[in-house]
Parts: sequence; C-alpha cells; structure tokens
Amino acid sequence: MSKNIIVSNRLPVQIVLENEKLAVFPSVGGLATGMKSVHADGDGIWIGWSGLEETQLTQKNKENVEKALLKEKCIPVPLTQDNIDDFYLGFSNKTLWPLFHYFTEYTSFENSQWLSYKEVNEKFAKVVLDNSEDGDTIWIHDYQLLLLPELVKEHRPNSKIGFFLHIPYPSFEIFRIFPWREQLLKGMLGADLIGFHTYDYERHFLSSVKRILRLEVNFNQIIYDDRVIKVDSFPMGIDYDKFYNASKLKNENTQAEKSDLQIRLEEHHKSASGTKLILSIDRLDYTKGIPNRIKAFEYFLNQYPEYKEKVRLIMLAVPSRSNVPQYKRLKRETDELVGRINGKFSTVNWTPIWYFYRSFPFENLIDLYTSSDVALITPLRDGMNLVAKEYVATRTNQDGVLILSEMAGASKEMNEAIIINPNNFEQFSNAIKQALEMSEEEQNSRMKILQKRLKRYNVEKWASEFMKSLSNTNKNQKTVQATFFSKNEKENEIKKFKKAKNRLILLDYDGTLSSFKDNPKEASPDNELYELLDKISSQKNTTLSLISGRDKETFHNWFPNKKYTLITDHGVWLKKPEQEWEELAILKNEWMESILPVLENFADNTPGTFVEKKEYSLAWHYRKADPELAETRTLEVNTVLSSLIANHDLSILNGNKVIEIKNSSVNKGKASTHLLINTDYDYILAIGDDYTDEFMFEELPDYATTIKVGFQKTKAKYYIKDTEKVRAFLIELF
Ligand SMILES: O=P(O)(O)OC[C@H]1O[C@H](O[C@H]2O[C@H](CO)[C@@H](O)[C@H](O)[C@H]2O)[C@H](O)[C@@H](O)[C@@H]1O
Ligand SMILES: O=c1ccn([C@@H]2O[C@H](COP(=O)(O)OP(=O)(O)O)[C@@H](O)[C@H]2O)c(=O)[nH]1
Ligand SMILES: [Mg+2]
Repeated sequence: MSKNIIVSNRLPVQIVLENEKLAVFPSVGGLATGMKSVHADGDGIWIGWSGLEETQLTQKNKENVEKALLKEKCIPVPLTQDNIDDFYLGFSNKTLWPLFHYFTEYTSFENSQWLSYKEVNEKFAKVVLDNSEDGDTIWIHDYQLLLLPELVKEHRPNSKIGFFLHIPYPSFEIFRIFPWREQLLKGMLGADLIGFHTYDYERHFLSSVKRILRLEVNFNQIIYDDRVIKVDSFPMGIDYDKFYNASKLKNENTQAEKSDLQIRLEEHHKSASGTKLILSIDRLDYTKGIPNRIKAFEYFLNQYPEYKEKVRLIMLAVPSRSNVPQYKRLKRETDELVGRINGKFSTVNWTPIWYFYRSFPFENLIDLYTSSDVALITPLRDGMNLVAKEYVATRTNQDGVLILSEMAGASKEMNEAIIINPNNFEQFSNAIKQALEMSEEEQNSRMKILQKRLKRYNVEKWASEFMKSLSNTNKNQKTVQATFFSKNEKENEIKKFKKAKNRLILLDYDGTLSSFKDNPKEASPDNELYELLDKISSQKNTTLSLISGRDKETFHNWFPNKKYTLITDHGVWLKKPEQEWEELAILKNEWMESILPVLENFADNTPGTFVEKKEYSLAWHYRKADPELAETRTLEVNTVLSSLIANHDLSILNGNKVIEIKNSSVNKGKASTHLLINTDYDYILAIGDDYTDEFMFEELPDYATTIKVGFQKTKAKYYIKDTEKVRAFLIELF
C-alpha cells in the first residue's frame, strides 16, 4: 500500500527537553497550523525537525523523542548545532527568507551556509528515502527544502512528488540576484507539481524558469527532459470549523469558565462605552510590518485625536528566529516604539497599545479574535497570512472589520476586507477610521462574503485540491509518445541492421549530429564527427545522407569531396558523392524581397535575434533573445507572415528557436523519398530533432527506424536524449 508523506522543516509539534523531561508543544506559524489538520486525519507520516539539537541527546533521550513523535505520526530529522546555525538561522532565514520577501538589503550570501543548506537537504532526503518506497506520494513544503524534490525524485522515480512554497516567489529581477539560482530551480523541478499561494508567485516562478533555465513552458507546464511539471496556484485555507466552533462555544461560557484574558478584555469594553479594540497578531518578523503599523497608529491618533481613549491597539508579537540579528534589532525597535507611543499618549485611564511578546494558546487567540472590533493585518510582504482568515472565521455574529495589506497573499481572495498599501500612512489611517465607523450592515455584508469563501475553500479543500492535481500529473507525465530503446529493442535493432543487405542512413545535422550554438556558424563539424561520418560511409551496402535545412554553400565548405550524400535547404539541393549539385526543385525566390524587410524589422526590434538569408528561404533566429519577449514576438511574426505569404505557395516552419519561411513544395519528406526511387533498401534509419524532420519521419516507409532527438511530440518511433547520445548510438551500430 502506498502512503502519503509530508515533509517540512518544522514538525507540527516541537519537543522541549528540560531536566531530562520531554514536553510536546504545537508549533506556531502558518505552515504547521494549516497542515496539522490535514495530517491528523490521514494515515501518513510527517518528516521534519523536532526543534532539538541532535548532540544534546543521549541515546535514551533520542529514543524517547522518537517514541513521543511516533505517537504524533512524526519522524524526526536530527539537526546539529552547526546545521541550525548555518542551514536554518543562516541560509534559510538570512538568505532565502529576506530575498523572497524583497528585503534584498537584509540578504547575505555565504558559501559556507549554502553548503550547509545542501547538506541538510541531503539529510532530509536520507530520512525520506529510509521511510518511503517508490510509489509513495510525497508532499514537500517550503523554502527550507527547495533542493529536496530533485534529491528524492532521483531515487523515487515512480513516486508523485508535490512541492508547495508557503512564502512569496519573487519577481525574476529579484530572484536573478541569487548566486545559486540554477541549482535551486533544478531542485524544485524534481517535483511533479509545484504549488504557490497566488497566481503572481506562479507567474514569477515560470518567468525565472524560462529566463534562467531556458526551458519550454506551455501555459502552466514546464517541459524538463522527458518530464512535464505542472505549476499551479492553491491559496491555502484554514480549518474554518475549528475556529468558528471554538468561538461559538465560547459564547456559551459562564463567567467562571472565562479566561483571565477574556475577563480583562471585557473590562476594557466596560471601562468606557463605545471604546473599540484593534487587533494585530504576527510572529515578530520584519516582513510583517510591525513598526510601520505602530507608526501608522500614531499617525492616526494625531490625525483623529477624537479617538484618543476610545480605541486601543492590542498587539501580539510571537517570538521567532530570535537568534538572527535582524530579528533582535526588530525586537528592540518594537519595544522602543511601543514605549515611546504609550509614554506620549497614555492617560490615567488609557494606554493606547497593549503589547504582548509571547505566544498564546489557542483558547486565548480565540478570545482575542472574538473581542476585537477591527483586525489590523498589514504585512510589508507575506506569502499568505492565515491570521487574517482566522479572524474572519471567529466572527460568528458576522460583525468586525478586517484591514488587510495588499502585500499579503490573502488579499487576493479577501476583496471584502479594507485593502491598503501599508506604506501609505494617509490611506492606513483613513482605513482605521473607516473600520471604526463602519455601519453594522456593511460589516455584516462584507463578513458574510468573506466567511462563505473561507468555509468552502478551507484547508482540507486546499490540501485535497493539491493532492488531486498531484495524482493527475501522472497522466501527462511523459512529454513524448515515442519510447526510449529498451535493451531488447536495441539489440534487435543492431541485429536487423547487421543482417540488412542495403542500408540507407538519413541524418539531420543541427540538433542531431551537432549541438546548437548561439550563432549557427559556430556549430561546424568537429574531428570526431568527420571520422564518424567517414566510417559510416565507408561501410559496404550503406548509403549515408546528411539531410539539413542548412544552405548549400555551408555544406559544400564543411563536407568537400565526401563519400556521402548531402541534401540542403530542406531538400532543394542534392549532391551525391563525386557528382555535381543537382536542384531537386526549381523554385522562385522573388517573394523574399517583400518578406526580408519585415523579418529585419523584427530582428531590429528584438535584441538577440537575426535573419539568415539562404538561397531559397529566410530564417529568423531567436535563440539568444529574452524568452518572454521571444514568446510574444514569435506570435507576432507568425501572424504577420501568415497574411503576407498567402497565394505564394510558401509555408512557415516553426523550428527549434527559429522561424523559417520557405517554399511549401520542398521539405525533407519529399527529399528523402527522392533517395528511395529506383533503389531497394531493406533497412532505413532516420534521425532528426525538429519540426522539419517530422516530414521525413512521416513519409518514410513503415519499416524505417525513425528516431527523434529530444522530448518534443513526434511521429518518430523512438526518441533519444541529445546529440551526444546520437553519436554514441551510431558508434555502437557501426
Ligand atoms: O519555522 P519558523 O522559522 O519558526 O517560522 C514559522 C513559519 O513561517 C512561515 O509561514 C508561511 O506559511 C504560511 C502558511 O502557508 C503563510 O500564511 C505565511 O505567509 C508564510 O510566511 C514559513 O513559511 C514556515 O516555513 C515557517 O515554519
Ligand atoms: O500565539 C500564537 C499566535 C499565532 N499563532 C498561529 O500562527 C499562525 C501564523 O500564520 P500566518 O500565516 O499568519 O503567518 P506565518 O507566521 O506563518 O508567517 C496562525 O495560524 C496563528 O493562529 C499561534 O499558534 N500562536
Ligand atoms: Mg535539426
């Protein structure tokens, strides 16, 4: 039976060891709180870090920790102090976290920490491999484990691997700064499905994949070797019923059952009628915009002094990553700001800010959510922000107002909140006023819509949508319908080849025998290739022909006096050994006059592209262009050309990073059948890599062995990875 495995840096529970005694606490942070309910229901396991330092543990403690975690269906990945310093506090939280949240000035790039990041990802991989079988479904989470999908995929090719990023994915201009960007992207591409909270993060990721790895992206699918990787957005929800029911239940509490916090909150309301509470809850993190929020609150009090003594900001900041210097500084700054503002505005009856620096148990969170008239959630950047959603879920009377930063992923689905730019203090302070003065009807109507969506798209739905999408990836996993040669098939092929009495070998050039260069002129044959071709053509009963879209002059210079046939310009020219060039088709080329300037215009407007003028065709090459610009331009080129070529018997070939306009009546299919006239071959082998070679695959007789280089869709029977493998295969044959 295959099982489901969740992997994240932090487990949903944290173990604390004090005086040899184990205590188990729930983890804070959106990932742990969100996924916990998903995990609780299933029968899978969760792999992650227990929060302990590995060398602290005696053998006995280690066993006890494992036992305690196993009860929670968790398996620990042990981290040493060095791992915690360099991988967790270091690379994860001093490099990836600030960079992905657009805090470039906080981002450090330390090679030693990168090495540690790789080492710990390998450590996680080992635990995953030790606890899984090929075929299990593995769901990996977040920025601490970006390399893990690739490490696991290598050993679990038949497992479906999902990856979800809980934080923002930054725009290409930010991501490109990162020194190890290729490795990170390739690490993520080990997954079969990659999920983000919002479409914007997804779009940024795809843009990096296109520009940095230069991979083909079709809508939201990435073609990577022979795999298709799906990318999609899944906005994470919360356990709606848990928050809703807890707050419903709370309404029924008798005075004696109330928490101390609840009693104090009620006292606040009683102390002066009409006073209101504004709530803010976050981990103490610079991305959450806490100092900014305090300053904006001060701005509000100055702008609308009538609210002094009438409103109170209750601010919960949960300690987080406190060994990272920026977090230490933030703590100091927050303390000072709260002190200054309370000092400035407080009266005998009123302190404007109630500030807590600790974490609260669930019951107290509910007290805070249900007692606050306004929730002020104003991060500078936030992947999602679940607190905003939790606040909404607890408002069982459908009152209360949410003010939400447009920089939080949650803002994309929570339109009925008051959405603000947290850097605009004017807007900030007006939003507070608007929230405090909002009519009950308006509160209700906004809340209703918000609640409806959160209830429907809850965390369970989120997880099941992700899993459903992950299980569907299987169907379109392979990019090509053709197959690799199996060992048996290859042996048969060699036998067939050896037995044959008259053999024809048709080889395309670029992308088949020689790999692509930025400038096509540089892709000239090397000595190894000359030797290989000479060897093939010197065999008995063997006709070798190169069949290419290249122009005749180039091939004439590259392959003078050779013992093999040359077919150029997609089949316009043919040269047999020791014979003159013959023209297979008599073609006109006057059309070029009108089309050349159009293509040149595109070349001028699209940096990195150029026009190649051949005798009978024109080719616009865009290999070096920015891939996203090229995507738009190729569409434009195709549209413009389609109208120009009408009535000219011309066709547009969309090749590998090239668009070529040529006469419709010539193609490699016709040229290759020309070679079959008057000769009986009992063995035909054709290898080619691009769209233009498909004509050849199509027109050759059924018994021909046709091979596609690369992983695009094809009519060929087999495929092979790249030019190197083609050469190796030919060496094996001959
Ligand atoms: O594990 P820590 O270093 O203590 O940090 C706590 C978690 O913070 C981050 O949460 C993110 O995930 C939330 C749910 O998807 C999302 O709402 C929020 O915007 C994110 O910041 C982090 O991604 C987790 O890995 C941490 O465990
Ligand atoms: O004292 C606290 C304060 C908050 N939270 C939880 O921490 C999570 C914070 O997640 P969010 O997505 O808002 O931000 P993150 O901390 O993940 O960046 C929410 O589920 C809160 O309920 C908690 O468990 N204890
Ligand atoms: Mg080719």
